[in-house]
Amino acid sequence: MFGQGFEGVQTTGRESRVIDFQKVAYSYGGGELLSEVSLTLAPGSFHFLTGPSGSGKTTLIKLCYGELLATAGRVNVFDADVRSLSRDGVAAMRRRIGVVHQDCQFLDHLPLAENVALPLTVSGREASAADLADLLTWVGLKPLSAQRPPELSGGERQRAALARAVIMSPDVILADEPTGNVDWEMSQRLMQLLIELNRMGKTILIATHDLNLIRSTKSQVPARVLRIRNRRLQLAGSDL
Ligand SMILES: Nc1ncnc2c1ncn2[C@@H]1O[C@H](COP(=O)(O)OP(=O)(O)OP(=O)(O)O)[C@@H](O)[C@H]1O
Repeated sequence: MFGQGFEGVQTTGRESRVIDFQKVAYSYGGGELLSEVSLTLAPGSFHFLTGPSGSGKTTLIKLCYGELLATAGRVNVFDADVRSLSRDGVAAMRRRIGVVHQDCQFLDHLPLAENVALPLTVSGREASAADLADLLTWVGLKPLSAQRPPELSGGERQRAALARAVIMSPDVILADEPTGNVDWEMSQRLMQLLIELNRMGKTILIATHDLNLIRSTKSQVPARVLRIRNRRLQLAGSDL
């Protein structure tokens, strides 16, 4: 599937923890938004992140790939302290992490296929036409390869964002509300793609408000549910 370039999962085995937070705090300048957050994502694990709107889910995801730096505590990614990484080190770390952003932004003047290939293009590599075609087929967007992003539906944009996040064959996928603004059927379809990626060995963290989606996914994959409540991160129990 996806040819050599995409299938070459380089994960698991090298590190025992792909992301590790130790007593992490974050503040945007006012009071602390996140406090004493400890979190370990083992290779190949599947986690949901939930919590009320404004509780800090996006913020926590940004801390996972060094977009934000903890104001206290330590964030290790692939066994390296994010704070100690050089610029090249940060770039290398980010190549191993695919992010599906909440707002799914694209370059509207470029066709869908070029948008999906963009992470490769900006890193000076060229997408193999066969790999790109396989990836677009996998997300069900091959017939729309030449469309511009404004011509796509919400669900198509979400799937394109997922394809773009995985084109570098990352070890970890961080998805921030990847099923926001799509109906139940499309949410299920997107979730199947994420489950498939997890079965290929990828580590998955998904921020979502959708408890029904969490329940239906947990029946298919051993997912753990983390919840932000009162600035702290907890493991959610059977109360979901
Ligand atoms: N750059 C910023 N500067 C200052 N405050 C910010 C910034 N980004 C986010 N915030 C604030 O931090 C809080 C947490 O935001 P965040 O986006 O992490 O929450 P969330 O749980 O992802 O919310 P939602 O579920 O609504 O997407 C919010 O009150 C938000 O307004």
